[in-house]
Amino acid sequence: MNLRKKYNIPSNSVITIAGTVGVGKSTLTNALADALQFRTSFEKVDTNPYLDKFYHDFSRWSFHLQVYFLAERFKEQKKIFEYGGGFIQDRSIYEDTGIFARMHYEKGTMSETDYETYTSLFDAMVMTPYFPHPDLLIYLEGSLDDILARIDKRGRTMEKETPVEYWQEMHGRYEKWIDSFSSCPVLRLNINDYDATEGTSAIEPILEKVAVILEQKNLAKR
Ligand SMILES: Nc1ncnc2c1ncn2[C@@H]1O[C@H](COP(=O)(O)OP(=O)(O)O)[C@@H](O)[C@H]1O
Ligand SMILES: Nc1ncnc2c1ncn2[C@H]1C[C@H](O)[C@@H](COP(=O)(O)O)O1
Repeated sequence: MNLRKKYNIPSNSVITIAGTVGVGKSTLTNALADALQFRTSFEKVDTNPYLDKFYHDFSRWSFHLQVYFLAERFKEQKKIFEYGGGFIQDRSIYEDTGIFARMHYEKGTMSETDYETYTSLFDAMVMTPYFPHPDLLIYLEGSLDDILARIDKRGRTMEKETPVEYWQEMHGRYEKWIDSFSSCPVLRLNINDYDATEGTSAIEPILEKVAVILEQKNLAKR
């Protein structure tokens, strides 16, 4: 059974998955893409030349890393645009600026000049025709303890060695950020309410909710 057709989800939809590090974005990205026969757009972690250095010295590398992520996400965005949609995207570009760059600036690990340079670059890049907003942002939320357990389970040394206070700060910022996010429709999911590792049938309730929101969005366009 083609689940995309069953739930009448348009084949050109772009769904982005947001949430703090380790919450389960990549896992859900794969599960949804499988179920809908969509392409995926992932963050490249293993080949990122700055990430490991960044975790060892935020102040030295935060600007480099943000510019790198911005360039990578822009290339992905362009690819999605050129394919005409039909993508599940692991993490939104909005989190780079709304969570990460801002947090490092406000915590003093990115200078004001670097932050201004980064935000002006970000603003210039998102105001292009390559930058349609996604049709839906799925926001994953869970308790800090559950998320720390997942970071631990995944086992990236650089993340495991990062003080818990960093993840706690990020967790709090995400909660505030999503409450004021308005660039596209949002579906909030609690990670205790589904298990994306349990196969397609386990995520059908998510597809139903996705379908309702996309349908409402399309009706509003008419
Ligand atoms: N539903 C789930 N139940 C248990 N563990 C999960 C679930 N979803 C993801 N995980 C695990 O949590 C860790 C982080 O998940 P991942 O999808 O890589 O998060 P993110 O992409 O948000 O950083 C991984 O070890 C993954 O296997
Ligand atoms: N914009 C970013 N700034 C700093 N760090 C970032 C940014 N985007 C992603 N990251 C880090 C966080 C994680 O260590 C890896 C991958 O993120 P994940 O949430 O596990 O997909 O990159």
